[in-house]
Amino acid sequence: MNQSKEQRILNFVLQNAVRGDPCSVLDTIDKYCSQKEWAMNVGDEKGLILDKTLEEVNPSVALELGTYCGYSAVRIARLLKPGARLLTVEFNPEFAAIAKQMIEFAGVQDKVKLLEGPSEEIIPQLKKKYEVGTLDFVFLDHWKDRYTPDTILLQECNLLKKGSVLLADNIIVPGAPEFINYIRNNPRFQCTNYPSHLEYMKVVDAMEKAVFLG
Ligand SMILES: Cc1ncnc2c1ncn2[C@@H]1O[C@H](/C=C/CNC(=O)c2cc(-c3ccc(F)cc3)cc(O)c2O)C[C@H]1O
Ligand SMILES: [Mg+2]
Repeated sequence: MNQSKEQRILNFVLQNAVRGDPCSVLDTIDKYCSQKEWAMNVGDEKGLILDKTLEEVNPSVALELGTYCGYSAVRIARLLKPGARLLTVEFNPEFAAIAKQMIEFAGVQDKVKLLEGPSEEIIPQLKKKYEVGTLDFVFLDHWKDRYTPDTILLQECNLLKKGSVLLADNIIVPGAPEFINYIRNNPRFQCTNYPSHLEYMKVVDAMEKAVFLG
């Protein structure tokens, strides 16, 4: 059976990146996806916005919705302080298997817990099953129509505290208009827009940061 694009990306990393070196894994994925096959990783340009936000927040507990191949999980984990951890959620078993290998090759597996399943099922389990108190940082990069319901669910599950930071990818392309309408009109969030470009393309995109005010 012929390979999936995601399997080809992983194989290219296994053959060309340096084991245990997260930066080389990120550079190798970016090289493959800009030169050979486009893929929906946050990429190097928006990745810098993710990096800067992480350095500001310096989270102890981070959540990612939509692991895909693990590019942003590696990107986030490489910046976490000792003892800090990332929980990343992915419901496609093939993508989860790819991401698990990507995370292990990068050597960040001790900081990352990959939770297989739909976010609407996982989020209500975070406190009891995964011993989460509150979340310092949440990266939203899964199906765009899930950004709003999951942001509401995070609040209902008391997973956000004053100062918790949400960062959402793809505000322009594919777009998350319902989320933008929700979050910018919600007095409990302070929003900032970060113009950028779609990964590996000259197409305009943006990220949105939303700080929970408690
Ligand atoms: C609800 C839920 N729970 C757990 N995992 C979930 C989930 N919804 C999606 N996922 C998982 O996240 C991943 C999905 C991400 C969705 N991201 C996208 O659809 C996406 C699409 C584009 C894009 C832009 C221009 C184009 F022309 C074409 C595509 C760019 C991006 O950066 C994206 O994140 C994989 C999926 O299995
Ligand atoms: Mg994205």
